[in-house]
Amino acid sequence: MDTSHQDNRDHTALTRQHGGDLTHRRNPGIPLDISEIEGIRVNLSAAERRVASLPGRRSVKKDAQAAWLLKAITCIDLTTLNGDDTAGRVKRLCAKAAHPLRADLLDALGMTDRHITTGAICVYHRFVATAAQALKGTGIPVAAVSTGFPAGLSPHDTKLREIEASVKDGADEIDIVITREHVLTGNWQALYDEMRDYRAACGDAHVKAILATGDLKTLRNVAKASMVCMMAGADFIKTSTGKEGVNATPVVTLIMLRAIRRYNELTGIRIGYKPAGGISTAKDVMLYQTLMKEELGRPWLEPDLFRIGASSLLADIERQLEHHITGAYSAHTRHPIG
Ligand SMILES: O=C[C@H](O)COP(=O)(O)O
Repeated sequence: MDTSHQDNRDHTALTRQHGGDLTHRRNPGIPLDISEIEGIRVNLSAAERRVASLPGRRSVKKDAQAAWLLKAITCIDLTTLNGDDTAGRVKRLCAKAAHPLRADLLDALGMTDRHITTGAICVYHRFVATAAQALKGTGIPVAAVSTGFPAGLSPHDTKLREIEASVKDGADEIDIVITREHVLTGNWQALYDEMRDYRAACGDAHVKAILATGDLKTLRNVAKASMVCMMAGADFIKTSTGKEGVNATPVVTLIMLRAIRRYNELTGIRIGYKPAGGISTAKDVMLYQTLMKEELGRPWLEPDLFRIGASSLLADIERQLEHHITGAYSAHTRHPIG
């Protein structure tokens, strides 16, 4: 065990705050700055080296690890985005979001009195009203994927109407997919205009821009698309729909976090980050938490600036916490949801 002094301080801080409340912070956006976009460069081998060095730089064990994993739970956008989704499945997921850990595990961790919930529920538009009803009184936001998810190729007006309908049904957050063609053809003005329209259609709901990084061909495109979406008013930038061939990766994360840092330098505005797709183990999520902390700092470990889009991560976190408490792993079948 090599729990450092720093990690013990993290333990206290990381268990301090829970919940997915985004009400206090919006990104108004700024005018599109093409010279800033065209000046973006990415050094792939330096990015790969930086990511490869991370596991050796920070090792979080035992109580500190349990605290990081509890914090990770509060940042999960607990997701179901399948063709066979039903209202029943969404309601079960909402119940899990409100009580993500078994009572005996919470007791053993001394967390019974804490209001630990996931950061949000993420569903298709069809299930927004069901989720909003099921989550009433819990304070857990409903996120909807509402712009012709996952391809984002519906007519522009249809996408705007879908966003409005989701907000009307009770969505607090809208995860929009960008038109990848705008990035692949370098049409930054079109991407900016699209994103501004989405943001306007969201009204008071927060907007997460899904870049579908696995479709964007180069990391430079990822960096440029990140910056354009932030300039246009995205409150979060998100890697993936979960449906691309390659979804969230640590290297893509590094590039997007550096774009967030740059936007913060330019404007003073903090933008959130959401890796999504294929994040299914506690070990994965701690690497992302480490990247957030090292690249952006402590405030970016909270659910108002960090969300993890995941359908099965919670089950592994629960297993790891059970192992932390009992010293034994339970079967996956004991953690059927999340
Ligand atoms: O946005 C969330 C993703 O669709 C979830 O992906 P996953 O099923 O690989 O965890």
